[in-house]
Amino acid sequence: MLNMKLKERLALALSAGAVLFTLMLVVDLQMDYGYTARRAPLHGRVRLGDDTDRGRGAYLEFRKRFLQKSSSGSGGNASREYEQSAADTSAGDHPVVVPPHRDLNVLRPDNPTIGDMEDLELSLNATNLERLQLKISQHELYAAREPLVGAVLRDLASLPILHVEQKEGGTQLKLIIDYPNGIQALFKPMRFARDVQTLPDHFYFSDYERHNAEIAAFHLDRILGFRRAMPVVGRVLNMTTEIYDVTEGDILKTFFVSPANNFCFHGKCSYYCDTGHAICGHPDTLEGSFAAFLPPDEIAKRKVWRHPWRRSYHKRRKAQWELESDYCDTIRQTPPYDSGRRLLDLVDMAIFDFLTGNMDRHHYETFRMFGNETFTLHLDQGRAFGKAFHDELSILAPLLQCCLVRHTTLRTLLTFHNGVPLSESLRVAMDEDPVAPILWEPHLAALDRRLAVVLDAVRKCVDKTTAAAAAAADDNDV
Ligand SMILES: Nc1ncnc2c1ncn2[C@@H]1O[C@H](COP(=O)(O)OP(=O)(O)OP(=O)(O)O)[C@@H](O)[C@H]1O
Ligand SMILES: [Mn+2]
Repeated sequence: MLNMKLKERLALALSAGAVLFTLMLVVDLQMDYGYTARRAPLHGRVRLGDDTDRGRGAYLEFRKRFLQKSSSGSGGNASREYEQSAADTSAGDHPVVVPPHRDLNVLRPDNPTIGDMEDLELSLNATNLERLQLKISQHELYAAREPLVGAVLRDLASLPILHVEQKEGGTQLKLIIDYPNGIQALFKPMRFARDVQTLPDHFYFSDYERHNAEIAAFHLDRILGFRRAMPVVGRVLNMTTEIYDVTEGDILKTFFVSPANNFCFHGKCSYYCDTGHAICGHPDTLEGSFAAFLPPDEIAKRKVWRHPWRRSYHKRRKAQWELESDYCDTIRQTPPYDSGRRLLDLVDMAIFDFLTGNMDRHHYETFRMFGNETFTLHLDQGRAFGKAFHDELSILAPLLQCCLVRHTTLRTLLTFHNGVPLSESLRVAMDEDPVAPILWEPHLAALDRRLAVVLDAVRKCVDKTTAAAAAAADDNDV
């Protein structure tokens, strides 16, 4: 009898503790909003549902926008099922905001580098890129104030280009650039001016890649504190001396002079490598992005993972996560998403991609040597920054369906929301790039708008769990 009472009391105390912790976070979120008095209140700007719906808004709005296109024709049943459970899905018994003491990215009992793991020593004349590669660690590509990042960017932007070849296997044209001493970069060419947006009838998988998206995404990843994207810099090339003269093979046969007297080439690949989609200089200068190469396979093999929230890449089909409302429950039970940092990393990636509008996240990669408890690389942002006036809420599906986010990520987002805006911070970060300005202004403005959407989604999730926990506590009291 006494035992039972003790147990009950303990359970009550525990659940009260959980409620208190969540409440503190809510207060945290709301206090932070309070600072933005000079701005419109958040739910005035971003409507994800009305105030009375106690947190189902994020799901409902998500569902509303998301299912718009599927309400007719195929998938009717699945949509209805999704709709039904979107309404009753509860955030479950896990915290929405994962505190630092439960976040393996923050705890980092150990953070060995590739150099440590492979017992590699640098030669005295090692390049900046080699140094940076060996310093890649289990939990990030580079440290917060790593001076080698700037050094590598300068190298890629200024060292002579010795050799160029087309990268095999990619869907769109990419060149591998060789500099002295084995330094390499992945080059994506400029095709359009900064203000040219994704063609309205193009899917995310048929969209052109944009070199400036790679540059902007690197800086954004860096200022958000993720540090999961390799350094990327812009540079203007002389197509004759820095491409044509230093390459060989089939690609040479694709060079020509256009009717406007510009020097052009198209290379060989499966998308847009033909005369009608050639890459042309002005008349023979060409701008592009140069991404620092990842360490070679011999040093650090990568594992390629299918992204659980991958899109269908078919013009009429939907992906599983678009049809199953409890999709996240399934993922939460599936290794490596059932423990550790991986699911939190995918939520970070979803936030990152939502901010840039990148819908093209079909796979992601990690370094094998670090096992599962390591960061996910942010590779390939070529299709980001395509639509400045459209916010693609479905990119946030991992956050919206799992109601989960790192406290550190949330704190960073709040800092931008309440302080120097993300657009301004990114503009300043990109100002030093040789081909600045990197982004068309409407894309920068979109970042601040989308940041508010992310915060509102988190707030809705927190509200919902708080309401659920309070209801549970009430039940216990009776
Ligand atoms: N900085 C880098 N250094 C070395 N390899 C890289 C780098 N960035 C990307 N890669 C490799 O090149 C591959 C192709 O890059 P990317 O995804 O940009 O091209 P893609 O043509 O869009 O390919 P896909 O069509 O498969 O998405 C990546 O999967 C990755 O393994
Ligand atoms: Mn790609």
